[in-house]
Amino acid sequence: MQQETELQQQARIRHEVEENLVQLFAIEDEALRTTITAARKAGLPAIQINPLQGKLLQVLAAACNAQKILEIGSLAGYSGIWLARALPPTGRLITLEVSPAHAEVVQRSFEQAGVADRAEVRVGSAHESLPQLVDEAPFDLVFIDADKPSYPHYLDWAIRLSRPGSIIVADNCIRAGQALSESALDDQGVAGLYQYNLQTLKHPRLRAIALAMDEDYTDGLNIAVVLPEA
Ligand SMILES: C[S@@+](CC[C@H](N)C(=O)[O-])C[C@H]1O[C@@H](n2cnc3c(N)ncnc32)[C@H](O)[C@@H]1O
Repeated sequence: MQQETELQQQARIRHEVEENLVQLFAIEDEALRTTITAARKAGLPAIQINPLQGKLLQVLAAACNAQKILEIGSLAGYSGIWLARALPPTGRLITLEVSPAHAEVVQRSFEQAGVADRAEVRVGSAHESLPQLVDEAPFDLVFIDADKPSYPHYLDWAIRLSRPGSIIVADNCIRAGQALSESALDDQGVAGLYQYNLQTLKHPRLRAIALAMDEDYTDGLNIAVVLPEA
């Protein structure tokens, strides 16, 4: 048998740790697994969050006593199910999705997961949907996971639709380090993510951190708490 290299050993250990963490803290039930299968069957890309990120969203929802959650970018409803399950029966999740085909899958996912009573998908570009949410604000938790160039714009709206103590989370804010420096700004997506990270650091009403959360430590979430006005 061939000897494992040091790099292979490190990768194997990371993989085993991730598996153990998921098994202990974030095990997927039938509804979550079915959502992923349904997404593949419908031809949607496999770009949903991972189970540990889903569980972290639930912990953050508990930390801010979330009654109302806003998500930008639904895909097939996988993260939406994690979020909706963090709400009390009277709670509300609104998730914004530009693709009508994706939104159909989301609606079915919410129904089969038993969260359709509290989770609603709104079809249309978030650029148009966000201004229509002013009367439904404040949201206790906002999760941003849509088109990357628009992240800075979505952050402005997230703050506007929040209250002191709300938590704003955005996915893909590391991108193998590219979203943490000026090294790849010719890519509009990376530029949007870098700008987003900077805005969360500079904004006087935010306290933020980015955490690598995937197995190979190359991508993860920006988590920002909305502070009271000075
Ligand atoms: C990364 S996927 C979301 C994954 C999902 N949050 C999950 O983890 O299960 C991004 C989604 O954002 C949607 N999207 C892209 N641009 C959008 C826009 N301007 N408004 C609303 N949704 C958009 C895409 O159609 C896609 O379904």
